Amino acid sequence: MVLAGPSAVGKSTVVRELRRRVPELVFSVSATTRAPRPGEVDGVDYHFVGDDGFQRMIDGDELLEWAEIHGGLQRSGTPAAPIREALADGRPVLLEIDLAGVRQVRESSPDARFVFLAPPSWEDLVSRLTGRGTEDPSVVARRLETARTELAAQDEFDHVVVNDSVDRAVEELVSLLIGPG
Ligand SMILES: Nc1ncnc2c1ncn2[C@@H]1O[C@H](COP(=O)(O)OP(=O)(O)OP(=O)(O)O)[C@@H](O)[C@H]1O
Ligand SMILES: Nc1nc2c(ncn2[C@@H]2O[C@H](COP(=O)(O)O)[C@@H](O)[C@H]2O)c(=O)[nH]1
Repeated sequence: MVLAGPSAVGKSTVVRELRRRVPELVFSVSATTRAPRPGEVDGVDYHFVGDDGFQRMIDGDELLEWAEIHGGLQRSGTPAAPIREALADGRPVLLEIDLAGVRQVRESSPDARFVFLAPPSWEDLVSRLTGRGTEDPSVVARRLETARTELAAQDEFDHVVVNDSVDRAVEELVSLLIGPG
């Protein structure tokens, strides 16, 4: 399953809960050029590989997909090998990626299912992003610009899940992943 949605809608929050609820789930750890936020751990939240490391992964054809995020603020991509291994073992796999990545995976993996995590309202999204306090105002503005494009692309997805409450959204995602309990 592929999960996408605008910055600060709560993707990482619901994914953390999903991983707790579905222990067999293989969550793809992306590679990124951006620096870790406080509390983020290398190899857990991301592989923080820097520009050179990321370029080596592209050159080595190691990524299933990758994209320039938020108008080139950073590059992030999905290492292909762990995904292929998990699918070969028949385990459920979750990617959390941006819209450009979604479009690439749709081409390469037509069987994948795509879920858009939506905010209850634009105002909620802005207050989650500013309330998180991890980006300076210019980066907040870039992320909100991307968010408008992403929100306009919801129709491209198989399912839209509104993150009004983490528990309720996770419940819906679990049922999409493994069926109703
Ligand atoms: N249902 C919810 N209700 C209220 N606040 C929420 C909810 N879900 C997440 N949040 C809060 O919103 C903020 C953004 O969440 P999170 O970092 O998980 O978003 P994200 O989609 O992963 O963002 P990004 O794409 O920028 O990494 C956090 O402060 C989180 O605690
Ligand atoms: N195409 C990809 N997009 C990715 C990947 N990993 C994360 N992302 C997306 O980046 C933005 C910003 O994330 P942040 O952690 O800097 O806030 C968000 O939309 C993610 O979904 C990836 O491997 N490929």
